[in-house]
Amino acid sequence: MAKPSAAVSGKGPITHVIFDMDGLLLDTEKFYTEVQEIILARYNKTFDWSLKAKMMGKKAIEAARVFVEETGISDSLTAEDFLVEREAMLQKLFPTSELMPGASRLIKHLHEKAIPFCLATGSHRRHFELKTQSHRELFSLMHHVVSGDDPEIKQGKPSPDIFLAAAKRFEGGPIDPIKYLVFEDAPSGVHAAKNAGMSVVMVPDSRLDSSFHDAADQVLGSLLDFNPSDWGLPPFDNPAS
Ligand SMILES: O=P(O)(O)OC[C@H](O)CO
Ligand SMILES: [Mg+2]
Repeated sequence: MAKPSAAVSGKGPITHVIFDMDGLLLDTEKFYTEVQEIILARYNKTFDWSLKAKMMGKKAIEAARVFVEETGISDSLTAEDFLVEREAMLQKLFPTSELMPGASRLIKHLHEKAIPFCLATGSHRRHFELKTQSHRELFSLMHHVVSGDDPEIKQGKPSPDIFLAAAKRFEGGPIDPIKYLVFEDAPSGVHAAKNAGMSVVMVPDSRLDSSFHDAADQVLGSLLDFNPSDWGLPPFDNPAS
C-alpha cells in the first residue's frame, strides 16, 4: 500500500512534525462510528464509509451538518441536537481510548531525537482531555496542542487553519511549510495539510476508499511502517517489533 516517499520525489528534509489525533494516534474513530450507527438505526438508516469519509477529521458542528443533511434526517434532527445526543454516549467511550499501533514508538523516537512535534486535532479540547486521560505522559511530550475549538481556528479541516496555527506556535519554527510533515488519517485532514503547503503521510483505515489516498504524499498501512529516513529524519535505533 505504501506510495513512493515524497523525499524520493524531491521534497526537502523535514524539521517539524504535526500529528492528527483521532484515528491516527488514538483508535477513537470507532467510537464516532458506533454512536452514529446507533442514532441512524432509529431512522432505519445505515452508516457507511462514504459518509464516514465526509465527516472524519472535521470540527464537530461541521461533521454534524454533513451527517444530518447527507442522511436526509435534518427535518427530524438538527445538527445541534445530534451533537447533544451523541455527547453523552461519547463521554462514556472516550476514557477507554487506546493508542494506534506505532504511535508511542514514533512519538518517543522524535522526542529522543529532539525533533519538535505537536498535535492538531479537529476534536474539542474537553474531548482531547478525556481521550488522552490514560496516555498523559505520552501526550505531554507534544510541544503544544491545537484543538478544533481554538479561537484561531475559524474553519475546520480541510481548511489549512489548524495546521498553519500549529506551525506558528513552534517558537522559532520555520516559515517555510515544506519543512513540516503532517500525519493524518482523514481525507479532510490530508487536504488541510496540502492546503497549508505541507507534506503529508496518510495512515488511512483500510475501509476508506483508496481514491482518497491520491492527495497524500505517502500512504502507510500503519505508523509502524514509517521510515523516518524517507523524510530526512533520524532513523529508528531499533526495528519495529
Ligand atoms: O482526527 P482529528 O484528531 O482531527 O479529530 C477529528 C474529530 O474529532 C473526529 O473525526
Ligand atoms: Mg484523524
